[in-house]
Amino acid sequence: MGNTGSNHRGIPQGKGPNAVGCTDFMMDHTAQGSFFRLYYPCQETAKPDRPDWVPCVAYFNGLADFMKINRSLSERIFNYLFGSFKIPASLDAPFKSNEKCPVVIFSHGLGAFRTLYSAICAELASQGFIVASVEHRDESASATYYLREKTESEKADKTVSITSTSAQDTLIEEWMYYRNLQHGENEFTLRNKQVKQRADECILALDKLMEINSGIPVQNVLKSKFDWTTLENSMDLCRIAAVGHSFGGATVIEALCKDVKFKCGVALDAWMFPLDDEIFPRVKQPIFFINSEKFQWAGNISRMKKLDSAVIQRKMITIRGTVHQSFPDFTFLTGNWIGKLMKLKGEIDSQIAMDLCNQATLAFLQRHLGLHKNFDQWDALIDGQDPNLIQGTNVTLLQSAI
Ligand SMILES: CCN(CC)CCN(C[C@]12C[C@](c3ccc(C(F)(F)F)cc3)(C1)C2)C(=O)Cn1c(SCc2ccc(F)cc2)nc(=O)c2c1C=CC2
Repeated sequence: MGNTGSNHRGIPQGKGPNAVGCTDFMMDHTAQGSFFRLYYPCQETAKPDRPDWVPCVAYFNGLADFMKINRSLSERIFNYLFGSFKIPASLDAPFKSNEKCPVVIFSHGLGAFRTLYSAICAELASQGFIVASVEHRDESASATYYLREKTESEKADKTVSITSTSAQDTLIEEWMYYRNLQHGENEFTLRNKQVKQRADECILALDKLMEINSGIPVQNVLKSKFDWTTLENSMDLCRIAAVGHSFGGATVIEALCKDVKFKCGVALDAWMFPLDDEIFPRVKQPIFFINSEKFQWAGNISRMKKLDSAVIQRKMITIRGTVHQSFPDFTFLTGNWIGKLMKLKGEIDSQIAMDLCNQATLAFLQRHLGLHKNFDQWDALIDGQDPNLIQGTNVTLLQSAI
């Protein structure tokens, strides 16, 4: 039965053996600092405190700008449609794992932000991964913010809207919204600059996790009850992967090229446009392309094929009946007919598509991170061996594009 009602049951729980916790981390008071949502295996809690899926209304405003629809109208629609959804994770729950956890850095798509892929991130955490879902400050997110210290004049001026909690009354939320292409601006120049910044932000998030893992005391300017010292020695730093959707898929490839600490990458419906051709021969790690049936086109697929290699494992599958939005959480949050109308759902059941995506991803990560779990039970999916999968692509490649 599709999720017709607006209920917290919308986004599916992880299917793995671990309960899932989540907490937010913001490194400092600048737009250059790392900002991510962490999903991790946690202690079972009787009454989990589920955080809101969209943390505050400013994100809905950003989404409206991104989709070029009126803010006040959309604020009511989004709040009505999505306002009550909860994330399938327990906010700030105590970390618990009886073995070192492999690490995934997740990169969101154009116009998205860090909370919108919780079905994927919570599944990975339930299977024993520590996942940092980065919020990019390259102006590709619908909205993001950083907390900056008030200037002397702002301190003096009592009327400036201060953040709610008194503890932060010297701080101001500085919001950054999606940057539209300016008239006459070259799109490749913008997107190539952004994908490089996005890769650096993934690498910075990984560096912060490594500091936290080593026990170095790390500042989190977001006050929460989560005790970051419990993550000391929790991570298996030989087992690190990058995963991303669309623009985030291009970010995965750029990050693998820049930092060999990423042992492999999974690109979900990657948008290859922002990438320089010259980086393709420089990427040495295995890459798994998991594509939707409707989003891809010959030019985009032919750029993925430039990464084909006889010596490095590069795999591609396509999930039948899926659309671009089959990967973010929206695919679970409306009834069938609204979902199909808004292209948030494809023909295939959203849960079946998400299970195939997650299982294929887990099998690929086990193979290339050398995990000792049972994810190899899904190895056949990596080669598209399933009625709902196509090996490679459904897109017919133009002779010239091959
Ligand atoms: C407006 C015209 N134009 C903007 C440049 C295209 C807008 N667009 C199609 C959209 C996103 C859409 C969307 C969202 C959310 C609802 C909602 F109603 F559910 F909220 C509905 C409808 C509107 C489907 C895309 O950009 C597709 N896309 C995406 S969508 C990532 C995303 C964004 C917001 C989310 F909430 C969830 C996921 N990530 C990429 O990296 C790339 C592309 C294209 C190339 C690279």
